[in-house]
Amino acid sequence: MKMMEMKHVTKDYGNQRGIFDVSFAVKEGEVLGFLGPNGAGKTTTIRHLLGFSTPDKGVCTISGKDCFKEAETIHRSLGYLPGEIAFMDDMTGKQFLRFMADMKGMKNMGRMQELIEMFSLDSRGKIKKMSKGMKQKIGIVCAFMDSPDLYILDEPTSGLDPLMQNQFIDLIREEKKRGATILMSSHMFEEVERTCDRTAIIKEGKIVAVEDMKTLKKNKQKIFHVTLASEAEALSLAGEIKGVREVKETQVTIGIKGEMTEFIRCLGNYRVLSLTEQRQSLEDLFLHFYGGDSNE
Ligand SMILES: Nc1ncnc2c1ncn2[C@@H]1O[C@H](COP(=O)(O)OP(=O)(O)OP(=O)(O)O)[C@@H](O)[C@H]1O
Repeated sequence: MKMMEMKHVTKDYGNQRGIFDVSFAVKEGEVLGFLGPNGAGKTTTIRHLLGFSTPDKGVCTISGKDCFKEAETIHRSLGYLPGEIAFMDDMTGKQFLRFMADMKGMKNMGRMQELIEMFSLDSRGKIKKMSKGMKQKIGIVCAFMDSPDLYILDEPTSGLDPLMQNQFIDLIREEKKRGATILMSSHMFEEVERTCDRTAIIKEGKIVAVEDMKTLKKNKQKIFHVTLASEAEALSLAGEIKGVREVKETQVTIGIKGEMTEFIRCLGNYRVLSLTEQRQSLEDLFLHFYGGDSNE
């Protein structure tokens, strides 16, 4: 069953800004990653699903209800984490969470406490004195504390350090196991890769792909930098192996799609000083996915 759906949604802000003919759905129990570079239209899309904005054309529904007309009803059973969180700055974190719990009509604060511990959140201080990361943690606790079945999360890990990012990924996996349906925007492939079943990719306001995570992973090229003990060995390795992108002194850069067995076997014949994988930007992924090459 489709829990969230957008059909041919256009919101044109002029000058090619906005979203255009956007269609995708999130199925029940699915985690859908919504990937795109800055300014691609992720937040605009999410704002339409929340009914904060009406489309020029098209339809948005959540659980079969119109996102704009029935926004209030939808919001009651939705965990929402905004990209930029507006808090009541003068409250302490604790007061704010209490206030939100009251608004949600929550009786049991057990899960709130668990989440506070999970993210090592010190909620005693005033919100206006908190760092971006701390505010983000409050936003997370707030969105998850009443265990809704539906989540819309706009760049949930922005401002979190790597340890907390991992903690968040665990939380998403936990919620998925419980059967929750999640739409999560991101501009980092790695976090989507670790949590999502499918990914919708948005570029310049248009959906350019909706893919199974498995297909995306298969098409993703891994880029490695190998440093060898001598320039002669670097040249020799480069002559022997497929997918070489660059040889620079003792370092060889290689792009590999799929299995790495042959590459590893080949390395065994050389004196390898270091082997590092390059983190890929979303742009790299786009290019590989459509058969191009980011180095060209
Ligand atoms: N209310 C608005 N009026 C005019 N232009 C807007 C409005 N809201 C968004 N835009 C423009 O629409 C485009 C898409 O913005 P959006 O915030 O949806 O991108 P995003 O993918 O969420 O990016 P980011 O990762 O930076 O948050 C941008 O060019 C933005 O400037």
